Amino acid sequence: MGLENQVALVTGAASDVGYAYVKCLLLNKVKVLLCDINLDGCQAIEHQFLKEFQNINIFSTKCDVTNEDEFENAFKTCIKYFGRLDIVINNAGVFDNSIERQWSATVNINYGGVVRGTLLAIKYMGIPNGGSGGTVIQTSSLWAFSDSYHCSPMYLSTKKYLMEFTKSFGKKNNFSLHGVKIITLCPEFTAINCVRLVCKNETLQKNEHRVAEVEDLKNIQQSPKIQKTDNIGNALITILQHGKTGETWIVENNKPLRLVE
Ligand SMILES: NC(=O)C1=CN([C@@H]2O[C@H](COP(=O)(O)OP(=O)(O)OC[C@H]3O[C@@H](n4cnc5c(N)ncnc54)[C@H](O)[C@@H]3O)[C@@H](O)[C@H]2O)C=CC1
Ligand SMILES: CCCCC/C=C\C=C\C(=O)C/C=C\C/C=C\CCCC(=O)O
Repeated sequence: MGLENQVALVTGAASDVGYAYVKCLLLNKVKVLLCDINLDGCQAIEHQFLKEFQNINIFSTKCDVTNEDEFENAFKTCIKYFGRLDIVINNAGVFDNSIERQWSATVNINYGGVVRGTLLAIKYMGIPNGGSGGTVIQTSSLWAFSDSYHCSPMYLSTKKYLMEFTKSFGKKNNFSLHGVKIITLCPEFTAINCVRLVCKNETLQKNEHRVAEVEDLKNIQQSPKIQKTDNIGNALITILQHGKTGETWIVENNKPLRLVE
């Protein structure tokens, strides 16, 4: 299925994974609205891609996924600017540094942002509401399947919740009501600033016996075999073309993209 001339809204677009999503969407001739609390970051990406690629359609707006009005305004901006909306990528996320201080923010961004983005997608793309249907992709994590990393219980649990939300809310009977597919993508670790974030993790620092987890993560980060963000971007395109509502997909280094049965 071609994606040409479809329109996508990407949250957390100023991020490493967001950058790869935007790039792969543009290369497939999708028009893209970049949304992030970091508007400067989005605009820098926008300017870079406008120099790098010809005949692309790209625009940026500030959007905090915890702010209902701001998030809804991003949807309105998208439809006003591009005339339609077909794809919503819920990608904004945080890796909590301190459970005591940050747990509610982590839930509000990683899980709440996905729920808000999904409901808004149905409101603006749903067939009964005058839309043409569409697809929502949630970014979870391979960690959602793991019991072995405990350095960030909030990160892990929000990624699990959003996957369960999608499996349940994305069921075919719900899809038949509005025509919006909802699919989860679970990426393996990718080579970026993860280690910096993980090493600053206060929960880990207070637990000497968990230092091994940091060392383990440093080793993953330094491995030449680590997944490139483009791998995640290419997985996104395949899922948009072939994924079905309610599905969960895993993307790992050097392995074919796989559907969780
Ligand atoms: N980096 C990795 O290895 C993996 C990342 N992921 C997921 O991919 C997504 C993107 O991750 P990265 O690119 O690595 O992260 P990153 O830390 O580079 O970027 C996160 C982005 O989210 C934005 N953001 C934070 N709070 C926001 C809010 N309230 N509203 C809107 N935007 C907000 C930030 O400004 C930033 O641009 C996250 O959901 C993460 O959990 C999943 C698996 C592996
Ligand atoms: C918004 C936060 C950005 C970065 C957060 C930092 C790291 C995030 C990493 C992941 O989500 C990791 C994904 C997969 C981990 C790889 C393997 C897990 C399985 C191995 C095991 O069971 O131990």
